[in-house]
Amino acid sequence: MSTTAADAEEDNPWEQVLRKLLPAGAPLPDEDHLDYSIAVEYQGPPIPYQVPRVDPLNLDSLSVRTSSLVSIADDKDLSVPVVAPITGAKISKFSRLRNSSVNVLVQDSTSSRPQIEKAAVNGENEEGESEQVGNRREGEEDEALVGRNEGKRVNVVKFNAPTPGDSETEEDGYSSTQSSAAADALGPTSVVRKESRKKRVCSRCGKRNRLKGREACLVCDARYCSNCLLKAMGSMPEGRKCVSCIGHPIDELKRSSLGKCSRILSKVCSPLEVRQIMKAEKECAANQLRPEQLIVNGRPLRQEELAEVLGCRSPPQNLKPGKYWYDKDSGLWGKEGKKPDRIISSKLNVGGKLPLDASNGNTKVYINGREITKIELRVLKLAKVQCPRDTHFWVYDDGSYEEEGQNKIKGNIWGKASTRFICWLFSLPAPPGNPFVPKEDTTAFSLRSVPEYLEQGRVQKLLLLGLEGSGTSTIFKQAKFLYGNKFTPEELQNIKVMIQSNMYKYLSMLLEGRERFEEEALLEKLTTAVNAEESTSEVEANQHCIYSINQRSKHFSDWLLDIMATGDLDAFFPAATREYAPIVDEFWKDPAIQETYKRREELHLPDVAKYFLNQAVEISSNEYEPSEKDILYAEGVTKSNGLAFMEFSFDDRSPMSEIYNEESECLPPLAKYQLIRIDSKGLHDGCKWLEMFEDMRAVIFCVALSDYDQMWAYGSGPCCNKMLASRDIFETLVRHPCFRDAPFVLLLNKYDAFEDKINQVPLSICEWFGEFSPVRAHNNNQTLAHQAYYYVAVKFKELYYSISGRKLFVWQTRARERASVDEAFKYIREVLKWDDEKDDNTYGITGGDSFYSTEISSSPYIRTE
Ligand SMILES: Nc1nc2c(ncn2[C@@H]2O[C@H](COP(=O)(O)OP(=O)(O)OP(=O)(O)O)[C@@H](O)[C@H]2O)c(=O)[nH]1
Ligand SMILES: [Ca+2]
Repeated sequence: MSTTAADAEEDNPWEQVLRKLLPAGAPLPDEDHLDYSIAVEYQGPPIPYQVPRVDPLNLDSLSVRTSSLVSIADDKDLSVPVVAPITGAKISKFSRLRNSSVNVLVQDSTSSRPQIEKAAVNGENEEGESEQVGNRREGEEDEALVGRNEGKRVNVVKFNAPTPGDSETEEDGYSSTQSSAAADALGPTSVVRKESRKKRVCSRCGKRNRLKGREACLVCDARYCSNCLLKAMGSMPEGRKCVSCIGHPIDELKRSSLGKCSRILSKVCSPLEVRQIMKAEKECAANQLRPEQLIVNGRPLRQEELAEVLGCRSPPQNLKPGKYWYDKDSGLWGKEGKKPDRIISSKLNVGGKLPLDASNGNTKVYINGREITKIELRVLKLAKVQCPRDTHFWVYDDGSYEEEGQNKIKGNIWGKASTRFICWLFSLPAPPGNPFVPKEDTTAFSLRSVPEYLEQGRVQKLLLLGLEGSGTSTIFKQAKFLYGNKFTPEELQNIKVMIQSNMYKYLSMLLEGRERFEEEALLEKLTTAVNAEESTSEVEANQHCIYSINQRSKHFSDWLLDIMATGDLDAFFPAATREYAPIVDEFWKDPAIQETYKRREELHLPDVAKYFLNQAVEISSNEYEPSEKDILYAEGVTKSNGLAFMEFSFDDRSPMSEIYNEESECLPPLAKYQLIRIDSKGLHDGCKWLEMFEDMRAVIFCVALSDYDQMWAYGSGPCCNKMLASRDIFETLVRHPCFRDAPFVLLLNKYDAFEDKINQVPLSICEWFGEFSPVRAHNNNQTLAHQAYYYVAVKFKELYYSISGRKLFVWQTRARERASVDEAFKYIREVLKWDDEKDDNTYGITGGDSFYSTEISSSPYIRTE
């Protein structure tokens, strides 16, 4: 494996990914047909990739109700029970819109009106609570609030655009370390608190207590304080419902909260009761999906069809009310008008006939009668399926396919790992056997008495990126040690070879540097000698300097440098490593080399070189097994392919988990994550291909704090301050439409190096931090580093806020320390929880009280430290 080759590669990441997946030396799938390779498509502007979007609507000219329609059209949540008595004028306005889902909605509000109306009336709030406030960005019509049209609830669309002087703005302004810290301690909850103030009023006793939580009724959203909760809800045979709401269907927006205990409930009930209530809440008949809430291929399901869907071997998980399409031959399943979303059991007799335009494709290529989407076509092409226009394929559930009418299986689209991988990248479903999506853990499954479809969370993808040297590799590796699978023997073997060849690379860099330094030093000596008019013999005696080595070493040096120059290192190493180990060791200890090492920055030699060269003999041995520290420090482990990913889950030990521990059947399923690290090289060139990371749950951006005085250049580009380079990439990401909805977490890494540096080099050396003026109360590094850290964090927060109007989450790390990375991921998980809740809150469902918010506010993680 050649790290140097990998380093030199400026390939499109696609090719790198494919290269990894294909056998060594195999041609890339599209090498001959680059015209349809994704690599090519992403290189030149304009981007042919269609980003799903809703046509812009003019909010001013449309009524509030229109906004709620738009949010449904945007596919945020099809479960929202909305009836919109739309005027003729508005219908024509809508039907003129290109977006088919909008048209669908118009049908919605006319054809299936009675049923939806029912849902809305059922969801009516007895208490007449009408306050629903969103905290969304101004002008983001697709994020507008959805409220109720019928009943006493009023549709309120309100944008909480922070105004100058708003506490949010103050919080983020840098005044002093303390106030920033305090502001950050409030964290996202401060927003939640503002919104839910009204909801702090107990629906029963009418008392208001800002500090105490409220539990909400799943049906009518009435909120009760801990004193009134049991009186209002009784024994909760169907979970958290007012006594008068028992038997009524739940508010669909709360479906994801079913069975998730809140802190207030666990306070007023014993663990055993809580368990029973949560079980009832999830399993009782009244809270289940009703068949007519699911429309499959244009037809509402019947009771027995729903049972078939939910009871099959691989049911669609986390099913919400809405319109879906289902291809019973291949098992593909998706939301109406969208690309396939998952593969479920095939051959289920549910819903109507699969319509040609089920997924709104426009490719003139058909699978089982459905015109496929652009993205599917791309995957087919990558899988080398010939698909000219007007091809009709017949695809079976095992992935084998044939052309319609030809009666001959042509191949299997899932046959290649690369296809499955590409599907995974594109968020297209791939069948089981996908190496990247772990199979259902059957033991965990059998423990659960809860219907699986209510429980299963989908994998949440976390994108980790940062400029070269910021530490993303280190963080990734730490995460793997902490939560991931062990390295396989093959992986370890590769890492071993990599470490060995890295060692030779470091050595050759030193040798090359030595030569240069020696020449320079001798030339200088010579110049001085000539100027001083010394005799020739004296000059000759001066043919030696601190960088000089003996003749034998010189031979080896020349030989090694020759090999490196031909780029043929892999041909010699590691086969030769053992043989040369003593020489490497001897070299490394040579004073000339040590002198050279002192000037390593000039040579761009990483400081880990020392760590590995110190162990030259051990590393060169056949028996060498890289330690975890070696792996952590090794360059290139997650690098050579441009993209690395791993899957993991956290054991969630939040405060409420105590009650779950009593009985394993109530254990909530572990949240599954995929951590995806992209090589920072992919971040240049305008980040065009980032579009393939469309559905990231969060973006984790990593910046090395200690970069503030470093210079940096990309390729042959101009040199600039490395912190500024990081900032620019960060900005590009924040502006990227793909990540518009993803929360950002900034990891300020290398805090240790930062602490060391901050007293030697002022932060203001970086022009962006020019106004940093530390309060010099105590003249020690720690406080200074602390203040500087907050200053940097606030600079990023301000930048982020100015672009997105949102709050940036910041955490500091010392990635070389495992515990620090563990803390960072705990923080990230809290941010995700908060983000989940925030969405709920925006739609006016759970408010700030139930479902986690209390934990968040007392969480040690939601702050900037
Ligand atoms: N002192 C210190 N060094 C760190 C820290 N995190 C990473 N490093 C080192 O910084 C160097 C660069 O880190 P990498 O993990 O390779 O970061 P990266 O450049 O983003 O990742 P690649 O692009 O794969 O190289 C490595 O030598 C790390 O060991 C940290 O918190 N403190
Ligand atoms: Ca690196």
